[in-house]
Amino acid sequence: IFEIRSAYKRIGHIPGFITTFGPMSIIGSTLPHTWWNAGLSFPWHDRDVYKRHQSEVISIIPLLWGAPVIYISSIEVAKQMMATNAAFGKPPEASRAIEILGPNIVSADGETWKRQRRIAAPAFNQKSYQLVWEETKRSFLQMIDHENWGDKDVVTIPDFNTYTRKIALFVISACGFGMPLDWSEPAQNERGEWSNREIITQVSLNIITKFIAPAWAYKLIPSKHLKKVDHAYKSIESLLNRLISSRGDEVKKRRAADEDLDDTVRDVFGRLVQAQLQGSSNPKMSLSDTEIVGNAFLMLFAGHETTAHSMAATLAFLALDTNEQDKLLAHIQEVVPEGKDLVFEDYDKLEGVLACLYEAIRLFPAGYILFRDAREDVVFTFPSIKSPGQDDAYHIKKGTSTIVDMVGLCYNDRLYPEPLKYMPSRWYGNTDRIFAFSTGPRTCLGMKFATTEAVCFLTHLLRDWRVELNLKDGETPAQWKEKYMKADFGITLTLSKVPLKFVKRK
Ligand code: HEM
Repeated sequence: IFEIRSAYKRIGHIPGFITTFGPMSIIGSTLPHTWWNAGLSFPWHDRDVYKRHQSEVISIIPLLWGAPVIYISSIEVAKQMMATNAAFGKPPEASRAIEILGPNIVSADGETWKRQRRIAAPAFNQKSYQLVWEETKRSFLQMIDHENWGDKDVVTIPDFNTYTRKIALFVISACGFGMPLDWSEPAQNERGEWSNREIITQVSLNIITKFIAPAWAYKLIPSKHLKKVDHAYKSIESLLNRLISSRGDEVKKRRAADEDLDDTVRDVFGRLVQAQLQGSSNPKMSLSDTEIVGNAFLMLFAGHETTAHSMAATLAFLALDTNEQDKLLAHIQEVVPEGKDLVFEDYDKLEGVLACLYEAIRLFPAGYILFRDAREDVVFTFPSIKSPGQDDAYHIKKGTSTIVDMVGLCYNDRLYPEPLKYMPSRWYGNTDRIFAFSTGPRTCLGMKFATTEAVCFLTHLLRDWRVELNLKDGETPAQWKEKYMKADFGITLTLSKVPLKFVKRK
C-alpha cells in the first residue's frame, strides 16, 4: 500500500489503474491481457479505459514489476510532447527491441538523432518516391505474372499478408538498398541456402524471439525454432556487411572519378555507406560501423512490415464494405479512365485511395506506442471529459515515463466520431492531418514512401480486381470480421491473417 501510494504521489495523482506487471515490462508485455495483467494490448481490449477514468491521460501502476507509466490518448498532449524542443526524450531501454543489430535513427536521441536524421533525410525526396512508384508497379506485375492471375477469373488467397509483405520487401529492397529481388526466386536454393528474401522475412517474423531469448539459449536449448532464428540473424548480418562493402566500393570509385556524391547517391543505403566512409573527416555527417548496420536493419524492418500490413488491412476493410469499394472504384476510374496508364503523376489525384489507406491505418496503427520520458517538469493541458468545455491540467515531474497510446488516440471519439466505423470520408480534404505517422521533427521519415507504395499497389490491384472475403463454408462476413480483424501486438501492430478472394473485373 505504501508503494502504491508513493507511486501515485510521484505520478501526480493522475487517475488510472493498478496492474500486476507494467505493460512494457518483459513479463507484462509477454503475458496476454487479462483482468490481472494489462499487457501491451489493453487499449485494444479495454476501449473504454479513458472514459471510465474520465480522462484522456491516465496512469498505470504496476504492483509487482515495472515502473509507473502515463498513457495518453489526447491529441493536444501528444502534439505538445512531439513538438520541436519538447521537454521529452526517448528512453534508451524502450528502443532495445529495434536495436538488435545496432543503434539507429528510431532509437537515437538528442544530437546523435539529429546527425542520423540529417544523413538519411535527403534520401526521401520526389525522385525516390517516383522510384518507389515504378518499383511497386514492377512488383505488382511480377505478382500477377508469376502467380498466374492473368489466367484466372477468381484467385483465393489464405493470407494476403504474405503477398503484401513480398511487395513491400521488393520495394524497400530496390529503392532503399539498390537490390532488386525477383518474385520467382525460391525461398531456398538446391543446396538449402536461403534467398535474401527468405532471410529478411525470417528476421522480421522472429524479431520478438530474438529480443527475448538470451544469447546462451541458442547454444544450450535444442530447439529448431531457436536454430532458425539464430540462422536468420547471422545471415542478415552477413548480408548487410556484404552490401556495405559492395556499396562502399562503388562510392569510393565514384569519389575517385570526382563525382558529386551528394547528388548521385540518392538511395537510403547509399547515403548511409557514404556517411560511414566519411569517417572523422566530417563528424556531423558520419556514421559508425554499428550505426550503419543498425540503420540498414531499421530501414528494412520499418520500411516493410508497417506498409505491408497497412495495405492488407485496407483491402480487408474494402472487402467488408462493398459500398466503400464501389465508391473507390468510381474514383479510380475517374482519375485513370480505361486504357490510360497509371503513372506517378496520378498520385496527388488519387486522394480517395489515400483516404481508404489512412482510415485502415487509423484502425490498425502500425506504430502503436510512442515512448517518451519527461526531461523536465511539464504541465499537460487538455480538454476535460469530466467537465466538458473546460481543460484538465496535470503536473508531470521530470523523469516520468509517458506513452502516446496510438490506439487510444486513433479511437478517441472526440477526434474521430463513431471511431469503430471504417469511414474513409473523414479524410477527404483532410489528408495532412493523420497522426498515425507521429508529428513534429521526429515524424515518420518514410511516410510518403509508404503512401506512394500503398496508393500505387492498391490502385493497380483494385482497378482490375474486386476484393472479397475468402469465407469458409457457412461462414458469415460478421464471423469473418470477428475472427480476423484482430490486432497482434508485437514490435508493430498487425493483423495476423487476412484471407481474401479476388474476382477479375469484366
Ligand atoms: C504505414 C506505414 C508506416 C507507419 C504507420 C509508420 C509509423 C511511424 C511512427 C508512428 C513513427 C514514430 C516513432 C516514434 O517516434 O517512436 C515512425 C518513425 C519512423 N519511420 Fe515510419 N511508419 C511507416 C512506414 C515507414 C517506412 C516505409 C519507412 C522507411 C522506408 C519508415 C521509416 C521511419 C523512420 C526512419 C522513423 C524514425 C524517424 C525519427 O525518429 O526521426 N517508416 N514511423
